[in-house]
Amino acid sequence: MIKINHVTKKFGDFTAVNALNLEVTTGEFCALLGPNGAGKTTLIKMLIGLLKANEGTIMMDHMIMNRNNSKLKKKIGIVPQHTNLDKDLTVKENLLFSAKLFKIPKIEAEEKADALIDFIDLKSVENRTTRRLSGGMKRKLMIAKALIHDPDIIFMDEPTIGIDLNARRKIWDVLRAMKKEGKTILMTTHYIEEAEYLCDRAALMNSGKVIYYDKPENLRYNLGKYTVEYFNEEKKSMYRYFKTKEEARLYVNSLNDEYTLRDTTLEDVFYNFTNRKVD
Ligand SMILES: Nc1ncnc2c1ncn2[C@@H]1O[C@H](COP(=O)(O)OP(=O)(O)OP(=O)(O)O)[C@@H](O)[C@H]1O
Repeated sequence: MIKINHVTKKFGDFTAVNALNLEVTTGEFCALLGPNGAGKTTLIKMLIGLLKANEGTIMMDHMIMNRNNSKLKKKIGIVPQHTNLDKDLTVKENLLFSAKLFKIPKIEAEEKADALIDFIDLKSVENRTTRRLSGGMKRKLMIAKALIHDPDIIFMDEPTIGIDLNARRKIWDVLRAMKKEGKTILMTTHYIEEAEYLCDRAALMNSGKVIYYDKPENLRYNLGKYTVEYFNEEKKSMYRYFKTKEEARLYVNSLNDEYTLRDTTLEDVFYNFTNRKVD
């Protein structure tokens, strides 16, 4: 269980995270969605004990997270936004090196590294140096690295950023398998479809606050299951949301211009509440 209570982080006069509350229950997969600068990375940095909050508390498994709580830090795994791999080490050596940092005995470390290499499907390149891996393979290895000490809670900051859709889908398989194993996961992402596909709940974040937190389907249904997209007289895109297709059809019959009638997406929800796109 992760319990974030009234957490604020200021950089000088600027408030990056503003009295934020959020709870992630044990075994839940939560996505943190928001545009650039919303405060997602700052929040993650506080959650992993890298930054100190100005106000509020962060609890995990009934312990308070702070920079010195090494017991709690052993229970969490971290996939940072930027690569944390040693380019000159092979896939397996990277994992063994991480195991050493967690003081995992040699034989156990070998077994864990082998099991994780199978899990992320990198057996064929286990002896390849990391600099020669594709972007998707590197991301998978970063996930495996976060799992080496078998943490209960995983924080991931944009784990699929900058890789193609095919590679991203392979990572989704790994993330779903992690969820099946009962891990509690909090992930930031810009990719709405990723949140829809993977997570139990999505927290929509804007200007340092969580503005909505619910199951993706509830977020969509509360706004209206169907969206009519059309242009107004100034040729500006307009959106109307409807609970039923019948209501939406009635509405489009009254329009003179071109329109699209489609299912509402999480992107619509986000845009509706913030007037901003996630990207
Ligand atoms: N060390 C810092 N000093 C000053 N301002 C900072 C610092 N770190 C972050 N900020 C500011 O805090 C705000 C939130 O940044 P943060 O990186 O948390 O956003 P984000 O939601 O993760 O954005 P992105 O999606 O671009 O990664 C931004 O306006 C950023 O410029």
